[in-house]
Amino acid sequence: MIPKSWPRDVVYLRAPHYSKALESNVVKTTLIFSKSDLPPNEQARNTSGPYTNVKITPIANPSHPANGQSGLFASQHLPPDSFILPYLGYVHGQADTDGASDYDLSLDRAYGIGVDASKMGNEARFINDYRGVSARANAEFRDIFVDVGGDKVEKRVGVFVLSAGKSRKRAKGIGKSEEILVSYGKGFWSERLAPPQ
Ligand SMILES: C[S@@+](CC[C@H](N)C(=O)[O-])C[C@H]1O[C@@H](n2cnc3c(N)ncnc32)[C@H](O)[C@@H]1O
Repeated sequence: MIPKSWPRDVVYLRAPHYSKALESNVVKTTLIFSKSDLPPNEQARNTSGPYTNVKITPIANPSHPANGQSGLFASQHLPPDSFILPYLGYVHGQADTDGASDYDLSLDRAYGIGVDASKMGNEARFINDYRGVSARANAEFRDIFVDVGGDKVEKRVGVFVLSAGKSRKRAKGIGKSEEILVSYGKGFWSERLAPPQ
């Protein structure tokens, strides 16, 4: 099964695809390790796509800054702090970073490892930045550790609904049919010619 509206020229992934240029000892120690080495308060998760809690939706709204592209929308209510889906793609080191990619996310800063969903990925590649769309983001990236069997976990980037907040301003979470929006960070836009306001 492949999600509805999935582009033909992008490979749909159910697990990360590792670059051959990544040193296997780095992968084996930093990204894939024993459950007993999980950071405190972290759990081993089970997750696999396609994800029915989200919907890839072509944007046909002239006031949306990504008009003509697509976005990722909630197909059900998503409560604060809940896990939505992992961000999958081509996992690579600095040596094979595509500087022109608009889909590259950091996975491990210390080792300069990124996950690029420009040519392969899952529904998460369609998540837009909140700037020009909404007053604020409603989701964020957090590390997750996925149970890959044999007592091992794999570090990935997960997308989560923002927490309710101290004043419980965001207690509602993300409503059904609402667009899932993160902050790409100012750096993303400062490297591009026409940053949205
Ligand atoms: C990771 S992709 C997001 C999915 C993209 N809209 C698509 O249909 O493939 C990042 C690209 O989406 C567009 N984008 C995302 N958020 C945007 C925003 N707030 N304003 C303008 N363009 C945005 C930009 O072209 C950006 O380079």
